[in-house]
Amino acid sequence: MKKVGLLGGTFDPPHYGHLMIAEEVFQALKLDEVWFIPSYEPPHKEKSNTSAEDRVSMLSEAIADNDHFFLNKIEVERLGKSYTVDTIKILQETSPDTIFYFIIGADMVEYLPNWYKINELIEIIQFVGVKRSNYKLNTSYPIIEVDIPEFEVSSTMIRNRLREGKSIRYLVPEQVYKVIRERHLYGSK
Ligand SMILES: Nc1ncnc2c1ncn2[C@@H]1O[C@H](COP(=O)(O)OP(=O)(O)OP(=O)(O)O)[C@@H](O)[C@H]1O
Ligand SMILES: O=C(O)c1ccc[n+]([C@@H]2O[C@H](COP(=O)([O-])O)[C@@H](O)[C@H]2O)c1
Repeated sequence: MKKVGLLGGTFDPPHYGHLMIAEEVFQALKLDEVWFIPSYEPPHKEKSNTSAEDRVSMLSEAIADNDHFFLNKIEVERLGKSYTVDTIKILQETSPDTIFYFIIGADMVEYLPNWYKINELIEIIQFVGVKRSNYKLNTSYPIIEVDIPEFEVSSTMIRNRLREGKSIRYLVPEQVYKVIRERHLYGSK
């Protein structure tokens, strides 16, 4: 069986926190690949102001230099709210020879009780939780915990820094910053 980690997210924009947790879980669980799944519309927050097309372009640049990272566009092609339970069912149907692991940060671990059809979801997918500043990994759900170096970066922080004219160098890959500049995203000049 092939072992594949899934990192779902809004990626608005993608940053080194995303890449680092994917690589750490890849190594710790001896995965074959990690698939990055940008959501079309996040289930639990306001729809992003950044188009799915722009988020996909940034993500594709972010993972380009890693031969075991792949982009999966299942959610942006499905449109509507991107519920994980729907995504997992389709992936399992289309890749029956693969075991999936869904990677989430501690903020999403805390939020798990509120996920759509969580009782069904928890039966069909193995969650992998990683720590994140200000959130707890404690949960009664059966998650695998992977220890990572804590890195306090978020897409919100990147958007705020750009708005304030602060540098985001070393927080996002240079290629992601290039797309941000070229497309004037987040108010960048
Ligand atoms: N620095 C980080 N450390 C650990 N997990 C992270 C980190 N950044 C993101 N994640 C996890 O990656 C997944 C996708 O995150 P997402 O694309 O929403 O980024 P975000 O930085 O949390 O965005 P925002 O600030 O807009 O909410 C989530 O499971 C989230 O918990
Ligand atoms: O299915 C749900 O109800 C659900 C609720 C919260 C988060 N998720 C998924 O968890 C991933 C991280 O979410 P986010 O919004 O932090 O980018 C992303 O793939 C979301 O679709 C899914």
